[in-house]
Amino acid sequence: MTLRVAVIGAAGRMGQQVAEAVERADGLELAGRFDVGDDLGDLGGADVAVEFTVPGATLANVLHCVEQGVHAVVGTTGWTDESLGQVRAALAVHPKVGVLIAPNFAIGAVLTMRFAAQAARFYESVEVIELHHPDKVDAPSGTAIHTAEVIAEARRAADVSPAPDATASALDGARGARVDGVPVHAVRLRGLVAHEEVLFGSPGETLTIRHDSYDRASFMPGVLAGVRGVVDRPGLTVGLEEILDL
Ligand SMILES: NC(=O)C1=CN([C@@H]2O[C@H](COP(=O)(O)OP(=O)(O)OC[C@H]3O[C@@H](n4cnc5c(N)ncnc54)[C@H](O)[C@@H]3O)[C@@H](O)[C@H]2O)C=CC1
Ligand SMILES: O=C(O)C1=N[C@H](C(=O)O)C[C@H](O)C1
Repeated sequence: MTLRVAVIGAAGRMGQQVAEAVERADGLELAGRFDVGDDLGDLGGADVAVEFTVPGATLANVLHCVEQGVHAVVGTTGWTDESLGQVRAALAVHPKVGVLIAPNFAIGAVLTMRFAAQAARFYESVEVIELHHPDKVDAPSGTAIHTAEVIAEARRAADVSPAPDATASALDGARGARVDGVPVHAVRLRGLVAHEEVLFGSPGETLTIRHDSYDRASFMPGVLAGVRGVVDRPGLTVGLEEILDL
């Protein structure tokens, strides 16, 4: 059976590549390209919509998909417990619809988060550095926020003490943002695409886990796996790891 796929945010960096990847993929057909100002309507009769827009628009777009009975695969950042709760409430009214929201569709980024969660309980110190192209509008990245959250969760579960830090005075921002207690630093540099380093330290050793997306092609296998997987997953799924069975 051929799945019809609409792309929302189709004029953007991700949206353009997703539309091309859908056109090339076996068993998928592009149902329509939508961008700012377009009437989403019935999404061109799509079975699944892929959404890569901006944090301020994504919730309304996803709620529209759910109300139309269209499954959604969402990569846009900016999700909160509150906005995820609104999606869950909409899905309760449309129980056959699936929504997958993933902070990162690159397989290596998903593995980085998994490995970081595994390592978290063994080290005194941990910091996250994310590095991106300078056209990115949000900081820190959704991936870095999610990485810090899974690390913090693993450290709490293992009763690890807060990381040592003797800093007594600092310029604003010098120690990064705290996400669930984990320092997160954001770099914006022309030439980069999407990169993340997780640094762990204990007496006498450090562990660095690094992932690099050099091209947005790195996100496409994950997006297509999400499109194929979401139709059999009613309700809300957060994170590609669920689809990959990690
Ligand atoms: N989960 C993942 O693997 C990835 C997530 N992202 C995230 O995806 C989002 C988009 O990233 P890019 O494509 O680089 O941004 P971009 O700025 O190149 O594209 C965003 C597109 O959305 C459109 N747009 C804005 N408001 C809209 C609305 N209300 N309805 C429809 N279209 C609308 C814009 O006109 C633009 O064409 C960001 O939040 C980014 O962080 C980016 C790469 C990978
Ligand atoms: O804006 C980007 O480019 C990316 N955004 C996502 C994020 O904020 O984590 C995923 C990836 O890092 C690329």
